[in-house]
Amino acid sequence: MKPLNIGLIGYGFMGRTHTNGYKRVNDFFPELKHRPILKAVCGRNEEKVKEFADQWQYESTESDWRDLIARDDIDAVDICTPNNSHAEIAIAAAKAGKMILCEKPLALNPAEGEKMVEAIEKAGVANTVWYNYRRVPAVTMAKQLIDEGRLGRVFHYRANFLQDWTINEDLPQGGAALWRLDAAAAGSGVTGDLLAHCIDTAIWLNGSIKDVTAMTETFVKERMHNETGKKEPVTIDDACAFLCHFQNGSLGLFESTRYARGHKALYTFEINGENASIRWDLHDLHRLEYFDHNDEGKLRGWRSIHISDHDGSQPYMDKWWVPGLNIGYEHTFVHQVADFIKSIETGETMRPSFRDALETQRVCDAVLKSAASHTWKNV
Ligand SMILES: NC(=O)C1=CN([C@@H]2O[C@H](COP(=O)(O)OP(=O)(O)OC[C@H]3O[C@@H](n4cnc5c(N)ncnc54)[C@H](OP(=O)(O)O)[C@@H]3O)[C@@H](O)[C@H]2O)C=CC1
Ligand SMILES: O=C1CO[C@H](CO)[C@@H](O)[C@@H]1O
Repeated sequence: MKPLNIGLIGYGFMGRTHTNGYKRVNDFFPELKHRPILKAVCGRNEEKVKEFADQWQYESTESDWRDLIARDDIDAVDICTPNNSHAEIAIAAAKAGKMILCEKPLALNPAEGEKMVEAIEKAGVANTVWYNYRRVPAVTMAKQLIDEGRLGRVFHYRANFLQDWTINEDLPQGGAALWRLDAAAAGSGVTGDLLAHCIDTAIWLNGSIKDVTAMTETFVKERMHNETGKKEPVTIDDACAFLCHFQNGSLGLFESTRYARGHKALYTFEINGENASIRWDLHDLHRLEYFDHNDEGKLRGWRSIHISDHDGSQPYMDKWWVPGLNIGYEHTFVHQVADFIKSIETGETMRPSFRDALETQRVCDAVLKSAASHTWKNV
């Protein structure tokens, strides 16, 4: 076993999911020849970062990411900080020759994303962006069915990502945990935070997006800002919907909001082709619903396929328990770590790469520009 020394920057929600991935990957993917070593974790709050290091068994801590990147004993830098720090950290890490795993969205905007792609490609370092929903087994299987040509010509792609956690107008913006409500830290609201996932999956499953027309809304116009202590204008999009044309001629319909009362994290998509349709729902993540028009007439109907076989035909499942038993959200991160390590070992390009994530960033940018100008925008 060769060590793969990890330097984690940011120890919040994603810091935990990724660390869980590093800790479990070798137990479930024994064929890997590298073992992630939890070398160092970094955060600005020294006390909290030490607590995290103790709980999750990191060997050391840093309070400035520059010091972490400067260390010779770090092979891969994992960026789990708010969006406004991704570019600076990733570019510095690339210059230091580190492999980089960066959280989504890649950057605040395409201009930053382009500089990041240039830096990692110039340095020739292994890289990936954590669009983890690609690695839900049912979503990976959707990709396999599409690549096998089962859908035929695709007519429609629709996706939703719905939440309800910002409805309360007393919720402040900015600072720890609430940086998502501040465009300076997040870049945008639901477009970069949630629709970016839907766009990444859509491009992966259905190809590039050509043009978009969008609308956004900010329902609560002012919120107390945790940093200034005053009511400040809210600069993010609370909700966004857009229509698009894909390069393959199909039509897309996307919606995301944090104002859908009752929905905590409902990501769904449906694809309609001439021969078959597919749909998936994060809240029932093991099921892939599939309609095949080639089925015998009297039996034709939507099948609900429980992805859990161990014969190798259903992705990732043979790595886990016994046929029929479920895995969940956290396993998508274990899968991404496993695939990243495999890519280092085989030399194959890991997807999604920074370049893939830049394409998603460009779609997000066109969506926001279209909403602001009330016009169609090319991507
Ligand atoms: N793939 C997915 O499904 C998901 C992706 N994300 C993405 O992950 C990223 C992080 O989100 P999340 O984990 O929810 O955020 P959290 O707010 O939970 O955690 C952010 C962490 O970053 C640290 N941090 C902030 N600024 C710096 C800095 N300058 N230097 C070092 N550490 C810093 C904070 O610690 P401290 O304050 O001590 O510095 C904190 O530990 C975002 O880009 C987000 O979009 C988030 C959720 C799901
Ligand atoms: O997938 C996700 C679920 O929701 C989070 C916000 O609440 C997002 O940041 C994240 O990317």
